[in-house]
Amino acid sequence: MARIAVMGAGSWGTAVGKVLADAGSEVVMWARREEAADDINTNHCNGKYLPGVVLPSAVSASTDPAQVLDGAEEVVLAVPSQTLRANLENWVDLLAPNIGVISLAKGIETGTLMRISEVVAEVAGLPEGQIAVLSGPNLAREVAEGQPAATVIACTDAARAARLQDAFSTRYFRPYTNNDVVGCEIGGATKNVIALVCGIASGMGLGDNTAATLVTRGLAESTRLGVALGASQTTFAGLAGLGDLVATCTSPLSRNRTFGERLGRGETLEQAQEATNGQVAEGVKSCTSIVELSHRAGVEMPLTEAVHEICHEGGNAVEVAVRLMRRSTKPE
Ligand SMILES: NC(=O)c1ccc[n+]([C@@H]2O[C@H](COP(=O)([O-])OP(=O)(O)OC[C@H]3O[C@@H](n4cnc5c(N)ncnc54)[C@H](O)[C@@H]3O)[C@@H](O)[C@H]2O)c1
Ligand SMILES: O=P(O)(O)OC[C@H](O)CO
Repeated sequence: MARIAVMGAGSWGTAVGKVLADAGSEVVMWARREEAADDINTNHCNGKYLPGVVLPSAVSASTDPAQVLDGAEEVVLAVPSQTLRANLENWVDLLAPNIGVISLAKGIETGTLMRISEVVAEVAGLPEGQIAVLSGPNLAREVAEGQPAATVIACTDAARAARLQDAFSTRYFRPYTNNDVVGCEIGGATKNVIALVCGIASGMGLGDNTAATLVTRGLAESTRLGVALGASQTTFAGLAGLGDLVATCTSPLSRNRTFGERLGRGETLEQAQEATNGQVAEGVKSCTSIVELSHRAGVEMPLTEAVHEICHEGGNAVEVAVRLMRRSTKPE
């Protein structure tokens, strides 16, 4: 039985811990709070993030990263994108030199504009073949309940991607492999921003034509950015692109969509933040880095610019929507 460390016991880290244990691994989770570790060890659940979900007995937890990483063959990084660098800096001396890393994060680091696998490579000094990313339409609650879902495991080392595919395969969780790490990470980060704009539109009372327009044009601008950064266009038609976009833009379980809805109903950023139960809506910060990345790549991303304006420049959603509709006409 392989021993896998999951660093982060939030909603997705916990759901992924359950998947890995159901697939046959021994899973040790790092939790920030003692109560979370106790809850997992004593009650086999994580009541704050996934109430009612029973975790397999092969899942345990600790707040001590040394204990969690001791003997681990793989380490899953399940902390928010903007805190990952600081967390990993604390853990880097505890990583075995040949350890494999799997990033679950869906964001772009602010300031550096790095994808999260690039942050991992820089901080841990690992070659890119040792770093994989997992991304797809995977709302944590549904996966934790055992509802059927698929995902993508991307790694430039195809043999490693195939090994991880086995490690993550269960009767309810079906991973596909891909070698397009850039496309999977860009798709995962941009869909959160498009989910915010879909939520804003819904909060403003707009209907399904608007939602479908935002999803489709959101996919177009995400693909433009990804391709400019070296990604394959086909990745954006797959699970880590369109698949995740649809799940996040339409589900009431999405933190990003829900956050946007509250903004669209007229709440402030602070009010919307308060309602997240301490969970991360990655698009709120990543929209800034994605806008900067798009400028650097010379790519237009009007919807992402709109979200940035509403979230961080005091933009009024109605005025921003009117301006978007008045953009010059163009071929599809
Ligand atoms: N929840 C989902 O459905 C889902 C699905 C796929 C991918 N993701 C991605 O996985 C990543 C982790 O998401 P999550 O849903 O588990 O987030 P979460 O907010 O539910 O949990 C984050 C975890 O990171 C820990 N953490 C460590 N350092 C932290 C810090 N400085 N600030 C805040 N939290 C800190 C928290 O204690 C918590 O255990 C995100 O990039 C997210 O986009 C989430
Ligand atoms: O809850 P969100 O908005 O962070 O989205 C969760 C997942 O990324 C969906 O795949």
